[in-house]
Formats: sequence, structure tokens, C-alpha cells
Amino acid sequence: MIEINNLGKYFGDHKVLSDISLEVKKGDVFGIVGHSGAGKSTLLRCLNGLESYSEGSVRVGGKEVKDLDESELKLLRRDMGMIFQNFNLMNRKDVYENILFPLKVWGTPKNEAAARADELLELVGLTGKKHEKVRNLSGGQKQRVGIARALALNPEILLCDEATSALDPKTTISILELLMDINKKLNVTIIVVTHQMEVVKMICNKVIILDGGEIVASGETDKLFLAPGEELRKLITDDYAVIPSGTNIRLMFPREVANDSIITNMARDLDINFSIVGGRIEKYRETVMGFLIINVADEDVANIEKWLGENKMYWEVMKDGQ
Ligand SMILES: Nc1ncnc2c1ncn2[C@@H]1O[C@H](COP(=O)(O)OP(=O)(O)OP(=O)(O)O)[C@@H](O)[C@H]1O
Repeated sequence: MIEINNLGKYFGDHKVLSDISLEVKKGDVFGIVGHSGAGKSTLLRCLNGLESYSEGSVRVGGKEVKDLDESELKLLRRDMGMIFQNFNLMNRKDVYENILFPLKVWGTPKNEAAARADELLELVGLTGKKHEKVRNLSGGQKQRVGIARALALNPEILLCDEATSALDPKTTISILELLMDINKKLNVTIIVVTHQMEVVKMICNKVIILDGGEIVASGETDKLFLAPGEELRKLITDDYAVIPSGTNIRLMFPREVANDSIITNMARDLDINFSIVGGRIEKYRETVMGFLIINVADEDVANIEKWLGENKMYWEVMKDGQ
């Protein structure tokens, strides 16, 4: 659906994207994460032809984006809805008019457009707000209007540029649930640009991490978090905090065992004592993953590692608090 190979992009002499290669398949929720200035928005804009590029290839639906003429670009953008951090809505118009706007631009017959707008209002849960002015809505409601408008022309792809960054945590979750719902019900492929790791964990099945315009990590989200490399660790702040004396082992539970009482089994099988010094359960889309830091006696470490290996666990022995 989207194939990028060795993409390079300059602003003047400044190379802002370097050797980017990735593939997004139909139905993916694909995350692009990284710190400010990493090149996330520029990459997104290369996808819909808002930015040119001088190296490599960006193919969407089999077509090279830089080779498209104006009318082909219009069609490409019709097929890619987009939502933004600051919503980009017409604040003095009502919800209905905002959703109708793209349908009008594309000359959709009036009855058809009205029916489509009603359908979208229902999808995003705003039927009761149809004639409310956008300026009177909450941030979450505004983003729902943004999503409805972005979906008006039945796009195959939805681009989300920091779509939840301006929202509080509870509203963020409700918007992410809506995006998941849309992904599942309508099979819309979603590309999510964000600096919020929680967003990636909750909805993305695949992710790339950008740093200085380069991909420094990529893969399936749960696998990447299960054994985070150095680059991902820099973006995760709180997993490695609790370290008393003794040997600490950080356990990562893969999906097959996350719901089992693995720790109780280990204690029973090995007849050892240990203390749990940190951990939590996290949900990645439908997958539940567990992280646990246990503190063990030095002489038990070898046995524990052997047992963990036999039981298909992922773990690392933490040294000097890291
Ligand atoms: N139009 C432009 N002209 C010149 N430089 C630009 C332009 N747009 C972006 N840049 C530069 O390109 C680099 C990548 O910017 P980009 O906005 O893609 O990063 P980002 O990861 O999306 O950051 P943020 O999260 O802050 O939006 C930055 O160094 C930025 O200053």
C-alpha cells in the first residue's frame, strides 16, 4: 500500500531525512515516533506530496508520488484523510458544515452528502452536536469532527499528525479508541505521527523510531517493547527506576504467557525466594504484556536464567541500576 525506499530529503543544505525505507500494509496502524525535529512531519508530508524529495522512492498505491501531476495529486490526497494537533477546523461554522466541506468540494450530490455526514456523525459519536458551532466544542469533540471530516471521502489511509498531543489523557484514550474502531470497522490504514509512546503502545501494530532524520529502530510494536534496544530505551523513561542491592532481573512476558502465573510457577519449581521490586502490566492493542523486576540472591541467578530460557521468557540481568 505504501512503500518507501531509501528516501532522502533536504531543506537547502540540511538533510532532514536520510535513507528511509519502510512498508505499510493495508490495515496497519503504523507509528512514526521521535523527538521534536526528528523529521516525522516531513516524512508524513512526503507521503501526500506536500513535500518534494530528491532521493529514493515513495510509492503509494503503486504510484511514485513525485511523478504525479496536479490532478493525480488531488486524487491521492482525496484518498488520504488527515487530522492535526490543532484540528484545522472552521471554528465559526457548525459541526455539520465542517463535515460537509470536503464533500462539497468534490461535488457530491446534496442528498448523498447529507446522508454521508449523518453517517459520520454517528460513527464519531457527535449526532447530538450536529448544529453546534465548532468553537463551542471541547478538544476531544473537535478532534472527532476532524476525524469525521477526514473520513468524508472514504479514504483508504488516515494520516494523524500529533492528533492527540493537545488532549488530556482521558480524552486521548477515547480518541485512540475511536481510531482503533475505525481501523477495524472500515479497514482504514492509519499512519500515526507522535512523540507519545503511550499512543504507539495503545494502537500501533508497527512502528519506526526516527532520530535526526534516520530510522534508528523499527518493527512490530509489541516485539520492540519486549526487548527494547538502546534507542527505544531513551524514549521510555520509567521502566528501570527501582534498584535495591542484590541482583535484579527484569522479566518481560510475551503474549503467550502474559496471563499465566509465571512467577508463582518459577518460585515453586525452583524453590527459591525473591522479591518483586517493580513492574506493571501493559496492553498493546489486544496483547497484554507484563514487565516485572525481581530481586534475587546472587547464587540463584544461574538457575533462574536456565528456568526462564526453558519457559520462553525474555529477561535481562540488570547491572548497576541499568
Ligand atoms: N519548511 C522547512 N524549511 C526548512 N527546514 C525545515 C522545514 N520544515 C522542517 N524543517 C526542519 O526539518 C527538520 C525536521 O522537521 P519536522 O517538522 O519534520 O520534525 P518533527 O519530527 O515533525 O518535529 P515536531 O515534532 O517538532 O513537529 C527540523 O530540523 C526542521 O527544523
